[in-house]
Amino acid sequence: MTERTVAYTADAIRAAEAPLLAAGRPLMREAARALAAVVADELARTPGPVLVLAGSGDNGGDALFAAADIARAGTRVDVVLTRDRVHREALDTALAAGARLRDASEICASDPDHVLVLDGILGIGASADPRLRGTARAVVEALLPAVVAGRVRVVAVDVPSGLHPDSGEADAAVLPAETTVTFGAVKAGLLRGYGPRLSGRLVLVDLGLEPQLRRVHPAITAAVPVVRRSSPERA
Ligand SMILES: NC(=O)C1=CN([C@@H]2O[C@H](COP(=O)(O)OP(=O)(O)OC[C@H]3O[C@@H](n4cnc5c(N)ncnc54)[C@H](O)[C@@H]3O)[C@@H](O)[C@H]2O)[C@@H](O)CC1
Ligand SMILES: [K+]
Repeated sequence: MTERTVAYTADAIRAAEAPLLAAGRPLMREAARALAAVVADELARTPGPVLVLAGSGDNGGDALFAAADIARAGTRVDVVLTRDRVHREALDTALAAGARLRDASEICASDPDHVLVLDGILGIGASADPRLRGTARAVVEALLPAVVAGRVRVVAVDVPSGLHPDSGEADAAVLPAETTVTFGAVKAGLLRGYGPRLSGRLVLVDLGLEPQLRRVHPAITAAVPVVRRSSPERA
């Protein structure tokens, strides 16, 4: 009998994160460390270069801090920024660790030689309309055939980019993930609408948020399995 997975809305999770952040918990570093460990497990099975898609917010920040760990482990890591803004410290950390900045137009022009894409374009900060636009959309549409053909696997950071974190609504420009590494609590959108189809295996990084969430926020549940990992920093 599959354990029922409990999920919450993005706002509830953000509210639960706030006091931890205010207390100075390095949540992003903890999230990124756990994310890099999941990617390392995936690469152990099929080694090869990793393509990191980074958006302009903290979702991109998670992906870029994880990219630094992945590059340090000796994997070739290419980074594509999908917006002109980016989490500066995370990008600098990734580049200092040996990750290489590539132009989105290069990725759109040729078939990727990567084995894995880390999708850090958009997470729970998606505006009301999470549909991807501009460069983010162009890069996702360029990668879709290789992903759908199974030549490239996707690890989604927190939620697949373009999927609504609460409702699970999505349009065609979303990279179906083999694994979604979600932080603090499962987002409702991973269990609703297109969520189950686009998110793949769910890995929940336990940041110690759930007791607080359970006390104050209504939850949704579904019989979708989830793998729980505590973040290495807290282990
Ligand atoms: N709050 C925290 O400290 C933590 C947050 N974490 C990460 O932070 C993420 C949330 O970060 P943010 O609040 O910065 O938001 P996001 O990084 O999810 O996205 C916000 C950025 O995306 C842009 N954007 C909005 N709608 C878009 C669209 N439709 N297409 C393309 N770009 C769009 C916005 O301009 C904004 O710059 C989470 O998903 C998670 O990955 C985790 O590290 C856990 C801890
Ligand atoms: K994402």
